[in-house]
Amino acid sequence: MLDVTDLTLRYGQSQVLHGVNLSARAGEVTAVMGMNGVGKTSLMKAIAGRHPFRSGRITVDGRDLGHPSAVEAARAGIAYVPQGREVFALLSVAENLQTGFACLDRGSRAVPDRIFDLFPVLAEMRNRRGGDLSGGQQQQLAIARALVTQPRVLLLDEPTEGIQPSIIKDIGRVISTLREEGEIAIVLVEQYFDFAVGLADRVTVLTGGQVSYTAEKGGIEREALLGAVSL
Ligand SMILES: Nc1ncnc2c1ncn2[C@@H]1O[C@H](COP(=O)(O)OP(=O)(O)OP(=O)(O)O)[C@@H](O)[C@H]1O
Repeated sequence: MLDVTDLTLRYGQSQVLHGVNLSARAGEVTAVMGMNGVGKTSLMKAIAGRHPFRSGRITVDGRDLGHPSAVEAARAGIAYVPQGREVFALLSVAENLQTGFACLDRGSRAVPDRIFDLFPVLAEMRNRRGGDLSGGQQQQLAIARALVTQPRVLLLDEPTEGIQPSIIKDIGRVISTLREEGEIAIVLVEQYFDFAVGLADRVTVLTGGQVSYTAEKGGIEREALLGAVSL
């Protein structure tokens, strides 16, 4: 599904990613872990067309995306739920969801009922302004908005950050449901260790902008992973 090969990225003279490889498969959760500032968000932004990368390759189902813009990445099936959520505070919940239509053909512009099955709270709050929602509700809205784009690949950047435990559980259930449905490849950037390990089928750890550890389900050793994530 998603394959990132030898990706490098710079901010001016400062190189932040040094030849990063990452693979994500449909029906699996790929966790990307590592300390603050190791380049996790930069990697997500590069994949989502939010920041240009210097060299490397991004493919979805074998198709090379080149250096995609955000719209091109979205049309290729990549949805990005950014750290901090970026919900439109003055738009209603329904309108926030409709912003996901931008990358869809006119005929497919609808919010599927399934979105409200996954996030019942959004049905109740459909007419409320995004800015009136709690942080956890905004996080659910941001994930729902990403799903409206009918993605093949869902990039979640620290979805538990600053969220209360009951909503973290809800978000975990939604990720599990999406995984079981088997259609979407989920990339989960996460510093909440137990949450990430509980969901992950594969783990990639970044240290200083390089992949320092990878493992797949069955081979994910908690102690080794804890050690890798702490570097
Ligand atoms: N727009 C930018 N301009 C310059 N440097 C940046 C920019 N964005 C991030 N950086 C730097 O790039 C490095 C990687 O940042 P990035 O946000 O990708 O890391 P991260 O692993 O996601 O960290 P965190 O967990 O804190 O979000 C950091 O040193 C950061 O200060």
